[in-house]
Amino acid sequence: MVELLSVAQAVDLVLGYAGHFGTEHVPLAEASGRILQQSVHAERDQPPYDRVMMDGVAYRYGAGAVLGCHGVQRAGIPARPLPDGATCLDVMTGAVLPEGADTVVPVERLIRDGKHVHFEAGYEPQKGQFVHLKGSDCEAGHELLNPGLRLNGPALAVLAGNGYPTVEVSKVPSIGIVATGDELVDVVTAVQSWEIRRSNEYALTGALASRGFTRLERSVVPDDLAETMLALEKQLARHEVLILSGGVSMGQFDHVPKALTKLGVERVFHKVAQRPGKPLWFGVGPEGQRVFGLPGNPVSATCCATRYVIPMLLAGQGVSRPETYSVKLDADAARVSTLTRYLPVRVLHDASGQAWATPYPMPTSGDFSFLAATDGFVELAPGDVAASAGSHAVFHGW
Ligand SMILES: Nc1nc2c(c(=O)[nH]1)N[C@H]1C(S)=C(S)[C@@H](COP(=O)(O)OP(=O)(O)OC[C@H]3O[C@@H](n4cnc5c(N)ncnc54)[C@H](O)[C@@H]3O)O[C@H]1N2
Ligand code: MOO
Repeated sequence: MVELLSVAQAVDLVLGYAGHFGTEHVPLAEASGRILQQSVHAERDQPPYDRVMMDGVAYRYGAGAVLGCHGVQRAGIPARPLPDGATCLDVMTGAVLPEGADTVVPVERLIRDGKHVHFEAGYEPQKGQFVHLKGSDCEAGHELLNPGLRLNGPALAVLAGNGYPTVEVSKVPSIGIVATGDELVDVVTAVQSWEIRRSNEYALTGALASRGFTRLERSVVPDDLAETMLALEKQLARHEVLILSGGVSMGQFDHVPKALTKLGVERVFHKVAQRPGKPLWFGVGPEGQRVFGLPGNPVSATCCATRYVIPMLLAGQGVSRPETYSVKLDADAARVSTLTRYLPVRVLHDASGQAWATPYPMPTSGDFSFLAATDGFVELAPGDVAASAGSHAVFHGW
């Protein structure tokens, strides 16, 4: 018997074909969720000037307990000098610290008497208080963001705050999702007792779109070799990545591997030592298209998308942070002696921050009605001894 490829071997093969989807420049307002592909540097010192942090007065520390106050330093104007004969200026939060001043006293601590102010009884300012010093947040030229980051609100703020109106990000690949199976009907069509509704393409759409892969086209092919070939030829011409579901096991109408091979898609592997998802097929098209033949059973398709398709797409975009993390099992979990097991779990964090995974075993890979109660799966290496409660496992989120 030919030994099956291990999960690690199969993942390595898939990632070896990840390549790079290229980059493009997009306006900042459209960059949310995209993957940064440039270094971002501080345009200037931050803050760019000694900045007043409280509404109040600015004065030179030690100038006395009663201060002459003859003017205002508002935000948005250059630094004013302390006027002759005056020892302080009214200042507003965000203003430049007036020339000659080094300390700010908030308005709540001041008692005003005409053009003079004094501090409330017992108040002792610290020298330099409430002044946000130039360059104390970061220095001009400092690298603030690195390639591979998914742009979130704080990252967009850094880009805006440092004068980047457009940003170089990874291109989003064009992805074709192809369902096969004569028993399948659309979500809007009346369904017969011998038919089932197609759902895998929506499981895939959810997983992809939530990670920013929104250039998706869904299509369907019947269980017929000639029609499968026609449809797949068209899809190969239109997309950089194809994700098929169904038609990859041993049935008489499982035409997908044959059709792909005939179309010049080179098989990289077929079948992996895993449950669910053993019949997984992966190949590379004549133009470098990455083609996944996911097993049709819904839990298999979802697990294989999570373990192979998403990591390949993220690698192809140059994403730097892994999505997986370590959890502790909160119950014993049986292994499969010769296969890696993907066990659906729900993850909760306890008060100490520890992530605990509660197993939700699905009786078969066709049982997906309760999969939405889970957050992802833990991966259990092949073996005969159960993984015990309290032991660590790697978690992959849906
Ligand atoms: N003799 C063997 N039979 C099977 C084997 C095997 O090794 N030897 N492997 C089994 C395993 S494991 C799986 S998983 C399935 C995979 O089969 P296919 O990829 O060929 O998928 P289909 O037969 O087309 O469908 C399987 C199952 O999934 C349902 N399905 C398919 N597409 C969708 C969709 N888009 N949405 C919802 N459900 C879908 C389909 O109706 C079937 O019930 O093969 C085993 N057989
Ligand atoms: O592994 Mo299939 O992928 O279980 O039903």
